[in-house]
Amino acid sequence: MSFTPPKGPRTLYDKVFDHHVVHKDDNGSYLLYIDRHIIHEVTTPQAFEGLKDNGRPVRRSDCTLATVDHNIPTDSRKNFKSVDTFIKQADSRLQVKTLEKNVAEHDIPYFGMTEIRQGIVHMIGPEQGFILPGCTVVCGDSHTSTHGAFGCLAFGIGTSEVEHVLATQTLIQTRSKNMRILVNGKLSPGVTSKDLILHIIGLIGTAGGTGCVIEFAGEAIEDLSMEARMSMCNMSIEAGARAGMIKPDEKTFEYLKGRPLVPTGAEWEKGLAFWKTLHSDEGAKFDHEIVIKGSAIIPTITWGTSPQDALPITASVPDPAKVEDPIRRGDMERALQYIGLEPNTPLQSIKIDKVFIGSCTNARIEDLRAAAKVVDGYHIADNIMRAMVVPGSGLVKAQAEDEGLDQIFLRAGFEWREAGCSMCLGMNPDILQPGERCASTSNRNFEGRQGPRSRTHLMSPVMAAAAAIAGHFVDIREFKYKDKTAPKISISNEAQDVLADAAAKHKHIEQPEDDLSEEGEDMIDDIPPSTTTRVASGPTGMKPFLSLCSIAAPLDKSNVDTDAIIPKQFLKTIKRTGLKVGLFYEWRFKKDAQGKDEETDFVLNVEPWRHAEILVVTGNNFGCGSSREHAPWALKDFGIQSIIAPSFGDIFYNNCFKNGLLPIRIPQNVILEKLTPIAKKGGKLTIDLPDQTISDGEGNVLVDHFDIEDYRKHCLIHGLDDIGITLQKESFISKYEEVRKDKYSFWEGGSKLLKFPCDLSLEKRTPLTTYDVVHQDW
Ligand SMILES: CC(C)[C@H](C(=O)O)[C@@H](O)C(=O)O
Ligand code: SF4
Repeated sequence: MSFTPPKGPRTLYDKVFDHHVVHKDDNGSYLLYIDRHIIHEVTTPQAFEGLKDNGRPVRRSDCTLATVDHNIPTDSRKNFKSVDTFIKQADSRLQVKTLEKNVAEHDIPYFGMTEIRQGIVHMIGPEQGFILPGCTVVCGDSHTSTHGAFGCLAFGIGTSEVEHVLATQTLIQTRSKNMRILVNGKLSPGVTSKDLILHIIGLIGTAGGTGCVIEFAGEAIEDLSMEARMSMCNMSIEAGARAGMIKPDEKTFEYLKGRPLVPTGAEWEKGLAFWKTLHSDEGAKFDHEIVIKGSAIIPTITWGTSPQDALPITASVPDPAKVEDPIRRGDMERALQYIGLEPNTPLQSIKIDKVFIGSCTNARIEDLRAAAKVVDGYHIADNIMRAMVVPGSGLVKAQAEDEGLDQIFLRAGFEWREAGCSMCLGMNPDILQPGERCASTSNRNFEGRQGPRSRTHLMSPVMAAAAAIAGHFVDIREFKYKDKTAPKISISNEAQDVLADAAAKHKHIEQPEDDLSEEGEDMIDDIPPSTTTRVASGPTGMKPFLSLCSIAAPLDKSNVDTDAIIPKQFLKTIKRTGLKVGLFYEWRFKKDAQGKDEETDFVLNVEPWRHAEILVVTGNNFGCGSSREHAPWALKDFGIQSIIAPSFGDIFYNNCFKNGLLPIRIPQNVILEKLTPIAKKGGKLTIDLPDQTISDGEGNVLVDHFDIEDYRKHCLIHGLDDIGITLQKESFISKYEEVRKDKYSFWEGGSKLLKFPCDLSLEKRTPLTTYDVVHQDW
């Protein structure tokens, strides 16, 4: 291996990263080995198609584990006969069947709909012990960050990268920055990991962790159970981070012991000795550090359409009129209009229509136990039209049923459903009706997330359960439990201003700079001279990108999430094309009297911008949220070739390059002063990639340098395919695999050790026994 880890104190992230370096390129990019790849039906069809088209096999099906979760109905499976008859929506059915065909063809272990082990993709790995400390874990899904709870480097990838991992078991990566969030002291009773993570996101903003891997540390984090740690790391993606991590400790090891895929005997001992080295060293350097007092946190919920719109339950809906920053004020006004709330309304007075307890954030056994304690002995309020509990996996469901939790929920008027993603994003029939307001334990409250014009408020399972009983949001600390074993809580702290303050100022951590250019030499010695003519086609069919002169469409929004770029209903395709119609669907179309789509006056519907190939976005964090590569596919299908914005969601940024799209980061003031005025007038901009400049239509330079990593520039200019490049490094990959067999032998036993069919009575119980509290004091 051509890589020696740097000397001196290192962070947890640095250590895990360094253990996986297969090769370091002179341009500063790394080839990382991937230990665990979990896959689902939505983001894989195009990846398998790519493998087939190029005649490439799956390199390590033993490092891969598949499940179905997003599309499947959550109706009872008692009468399940086949996917054909059970899944009524044709496009959902096709995606599931395509996955089934692909896993069979490539011999990948798969938890299908008849399996008790089936569940949300981020539930099944930990349950089986597939996720081991220090592993690299990827999935075509943004909440892969969940697995950072085990001290793993775990992150979401796009479909092109899924294909890359299937073919090579590696990924090309650049180093992220290190951020530490220290939560000192204890959390107060009634405050859960969900409140903590919402609080953090409210504080640093959804772009706060951009370019960083966040390590959560401190007493309050150490006190959390493994399940609560998973909820924290799960939502580090909502804080904009590449990944979240927590150092493995005794709780981690306890949780792992005895799970089906966890090594035993000498391998366990060897693994344990190694896992104990996985922590940030004394003196390790963090690029950003945030310190939070655990006891100051109050149960927290969201009021708006971004996870950063979080406030203590004791607060009122914020008033945009009191906000100085005009961009932030505009965002807040839009959010309030969408969510249908008046400024200054006390959060606890807001009535709701529906309740959803589920998702990869909060549908584990502890979540269900805590929520069941709340509803035990009560019935949902009269104004609640529907309350559902959707366990995260078949095993959680079985465990809950063994404990009688299903009966408690059913008596209280909840529906008890089968495992899946369900109303978290509503790719299956579980959606809200337009205008309905939902208390949800999920992770995203974006516009249209739970159905067109749906209104989502994020909160902990106990808060959602209490809201179901009261019919409006309540402070769980004041809730009168009927269950005798329920926690006794007194309100020990008063509402704090800190979140309200952050919400108004839209604080976030300054954008980390790209550090690639500082490292190593520039590998690019053969860049063709600047030209305004684009070459027809590159070696792999991806168009080389040299320069682009086009009308630029202005978009005056921040935190444009990938759900807004392409809503869920368009994710059911198994192709990369045909997505133009779905681009910004909720903004570009409204229904006419006959229920047909009618164009709105959204900028891309208006002349001359409907021909724009450049998008100029004034707000931060474009493309945040889900990892769906359908977002760049849809932009490309529409004709957009480049997006200029102050900052981007990490996964989206990455996905653009895989599709020949050029995302350019430019400081907000430059965009506002130099680019937007031209875009608004319908003028043209010229982007010159080799020179890294932007000019106006007359050739006057407006931006004399924009940053882009050398490697990415090289690939774009030459239209190069990453997989082809990586496969040329085959000898490095095989060499790493040889070393891995010995040095990291405890990671070797992968998904192929699973028993099929599973022994229900055994499997049903092993994984779910350890912790039964949300956090220690609860
Ligand atoms: C479908 C998938 C790409 C997506 C994600 O990446 O997060 C989904 O899980 C979501 O929550 O929006
Ligand atoms: S965030 Fe929701 S849709 Fe995405 S994986 Fe988790 S449960 Fe499924």
